[in-house]
Amino acid sequence: MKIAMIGAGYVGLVSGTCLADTGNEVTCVDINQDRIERLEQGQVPIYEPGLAELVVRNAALGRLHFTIDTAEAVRSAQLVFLAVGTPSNEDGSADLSYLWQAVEKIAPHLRTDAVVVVKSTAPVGTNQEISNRLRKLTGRECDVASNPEFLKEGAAINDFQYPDRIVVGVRTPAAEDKLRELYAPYLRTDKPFLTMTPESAELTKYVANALLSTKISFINEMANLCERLKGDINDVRRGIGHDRRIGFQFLFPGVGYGGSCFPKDVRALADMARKVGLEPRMLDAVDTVNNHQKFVLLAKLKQQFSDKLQGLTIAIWGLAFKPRTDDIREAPALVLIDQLLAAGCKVQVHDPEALKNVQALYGDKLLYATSPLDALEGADALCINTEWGDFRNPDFDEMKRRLRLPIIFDGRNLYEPETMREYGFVYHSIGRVPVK
Ligand SMILES: NC(=O)c1ccc[n+]([C@@H]2O[C@H](COP(=O)([O-])OP(=O)(O)OC[C@H]3O[C@@H](n4cnc5c(N)ncnc54)[C@H](O)[C@@H]3O)[C@@H](O)[C@H]2O)c1
Ligand SMILES: O=c1ccn([C@@H]2O[C@H](COP(=O)(O)OP(=O)(O)O[C@H]3O[C@H](CO)[C@@H](O)[C@H](O)[C@H]3O)[C@@H](O)[C@H]2O)c(=O)[nH]1
Repeated sequence: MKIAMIGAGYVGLVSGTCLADTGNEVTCVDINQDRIERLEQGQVPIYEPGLAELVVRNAALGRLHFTIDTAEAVRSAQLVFLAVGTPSNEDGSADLSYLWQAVEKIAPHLRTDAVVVVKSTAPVGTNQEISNRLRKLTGRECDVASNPEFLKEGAAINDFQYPDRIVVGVRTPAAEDKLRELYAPYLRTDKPFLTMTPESAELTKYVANALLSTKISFINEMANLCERLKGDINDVRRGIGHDRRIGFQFLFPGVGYGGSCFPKDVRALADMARKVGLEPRMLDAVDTVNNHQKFVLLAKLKQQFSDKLQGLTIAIWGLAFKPRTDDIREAPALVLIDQLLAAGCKVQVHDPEALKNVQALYGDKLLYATSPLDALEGADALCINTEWGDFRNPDFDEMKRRLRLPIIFDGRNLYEPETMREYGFVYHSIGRVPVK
């Protein structure tokens, strides 16, 4: 099938590339000229494992194209995907301005039989509003489907190629048939193709993210409780997870959820609820607990150093909001950095992939270390924010040599407290009794 993918970011580029990989002819469009020029040269502007190889392969086979020219991509497309950003407005509602701009741009070039497919996460009613706008702009009825995307950064290719389910909100059999055909190669292991109204599809995306965020805020609150009551959240997690009604997924405590999805989607769903007169008590609590959790390492640092942080040198491992990505949107590490700088600390950071993005934000305010050990040189403590594989089996003796004080604040529970005791570290983690 001929596909136009509007927006070549984390979702558009991954989706477009994977769809090309199953034999479709895909043109990715972006307003960011630099991004498109780099992609045309085979350079992938984001870090997502496995993506670069797939982009190069499909571009070489002539199935994957990049352009800033919307007309060129849309003119021949049977499916026009919208995968532009839908960030948060100040009040928590979704900012749909990129989506409206994209709709204006595609309208004059749409084939009469094209289906516009909304892949961006967008509030209930967006599909209808796009239909209304396209009717005005084209003077005819346009077929608009909603097809929310559930991929996770860091595992995006695998998630796209092996989805748990495909959700499509459609108004016509034609749209359903086209999407069913498109996704057939990904559903060969009996995973369901679920059709529903666009409104239900729009809601499904938000409800999924809200529930996953709820699990994280819940376990974080329980972890904080474990600390006070001298329990161990890891034992408790195992104790509940074996109950098949509960399970283990998305119940890892930490420094709060970040990224471009959970924080904004919880807030946008709460905004939708308020607009129809419902008080979203649960969603507000999930957001509040998460905002609080982003300060958890700072609170432990303050306690350790009796509130005297000024003049300390603090090392941070892990800046991306999760491992295997360079994405720092709403990353808990940024909250910690801001607080440490405000308190007068010197901050030395390392991340395997996100250093460039952090440097673009903080410039010379931080020291950027290209290896985990270099970040520790002369530091009074180490804070771990992201559970990169690189940090799981470090050389503890060498760490002790590099650190000025052997103190670790582990926001991801990477190490066993007993091991840390043996190495002689002061070790603080999440929801477990500290090693002093
Ligand atoms: N990142 C994820 O893991 C993820 C997963 C599922 C769903 N989503 C949703 O998908 C959407 C996109 O997210 P993302 O993370 O890929 O965003 P992103 O910021 O990485 O990418 C969006 C891209 O769209 C481009 N763009 C904006 N307006 C455009 C226009 N008029 N024409 C062409 N390009 C335009 C931007 O330049 C940018 O490159 C959001 O609604 C998000 O909530 C994201
Ligand atoms: O047990 C857990 C699991 C995750 N997290 C944190 O939660 C955030 C989000 O992680 P993850 O869900 O793995 O990454 P995303 O790429 O944000 O993916 C989420 O958001 C996407 C965008 O909507 C959806 O498509 C995905 O299904 C959904 O998992 C990160 O900060 C993680 O550190 C935890 O703290 N504990």
